[in-house]
Amino acid sequence: MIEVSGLSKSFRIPLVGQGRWQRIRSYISGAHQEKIAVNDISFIVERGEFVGYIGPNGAGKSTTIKMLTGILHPSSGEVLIGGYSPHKFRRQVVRKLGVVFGQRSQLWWDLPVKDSYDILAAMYGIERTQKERTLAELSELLQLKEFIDTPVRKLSLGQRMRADLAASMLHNPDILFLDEPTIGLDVVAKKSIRKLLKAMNGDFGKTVLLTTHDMDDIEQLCERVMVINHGQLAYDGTIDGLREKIGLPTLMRISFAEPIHVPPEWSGAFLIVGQTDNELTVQCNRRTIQAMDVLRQIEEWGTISDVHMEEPDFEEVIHRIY
Ligand SMILES: Nc1ncnc2c1ncn2[C@@H]1O[C@H](COP(=O)(O)OP(=O)(O)OP(=O)(O)O)[C@@H](O)[C@H]1O
Repeated sequence: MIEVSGLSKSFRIPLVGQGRWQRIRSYISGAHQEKIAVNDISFIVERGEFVGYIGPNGAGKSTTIKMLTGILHPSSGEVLIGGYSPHKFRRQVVRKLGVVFGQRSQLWWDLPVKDSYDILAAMYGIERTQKERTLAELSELLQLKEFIDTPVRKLSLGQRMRADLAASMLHNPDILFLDEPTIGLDVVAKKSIRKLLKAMNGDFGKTVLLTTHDMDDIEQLCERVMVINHGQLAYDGTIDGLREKIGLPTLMRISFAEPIHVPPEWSGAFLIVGQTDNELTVQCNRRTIQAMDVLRQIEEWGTISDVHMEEPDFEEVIHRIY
């Protein structure tokens, strides 16, 4: 569905000197430096996947997305969307793509929402009956009715995001590129948008590539995460795999039915970080020992009545990989 091989992009940035004469001299000499924004990235996203594409500011996310959508031409490497190069077959590729930028609306600010849909439908050459049918479906999913006649500038941020999601789906694309779709939303609106995104992927079968700085978005939505840093792919795999790779400890709080007896000299593949008569708190690294093996050992010290596990905070995991 999305195939990226050896993708790179560098920008030529003019070297501008200090002071008026230096600036004029730089301008005349045409001195440049090269900025490598994306450096030899390869990945494949299969149909129906929900993939997070994350990285710190300036890592190269937007530059990648711009190459995937055909806005930017790669310096080297290749992109294929459903078998087509977005640069050479822009028209065919645009039909397969829906794009949402959380920071920027694709709707017309002063027009009622439905007028924006009319314009977009005309731009995509969608027939009236088809448009009405799709809008009815989207209206139900995204609860558009309450604001469809309202000018976009009067919508709340959550409503605007729902309106933008509908706009990106109007031409029934196979793939959605979502750039910060929950930015600035309150917890309730975030929850609702995440639910909608899940439905778009799960019920409507859309392949989703999500760029976000919100790690809860990633944890709650993505089976797979790709991490880009300094233009290079630093990780591509599951969230659990990423946790394991970084190797932060898991905390296990174990309660016992009666007072426990821990051998005083005990040392092993996990660390005891807290102990009361009926409770033990241990820290283990899932790279070196499985939770079941920890429990098997602890069972010898008393009858376990409850176990509470705390995985390492995902924000912290990401912080480490950045
Ligand atoms: N048109 C351009 N000309 C010169 N440099 C650019 C251009 N676009 C991006 N860059 C540089 O390329 C690098 C990657 O930028 P990009 O916008 O892709 O990062 P990003 O991961 O999307 O960051 P953010 O999370 O802040 O949006 C940055 O150093 C940026 O300054």
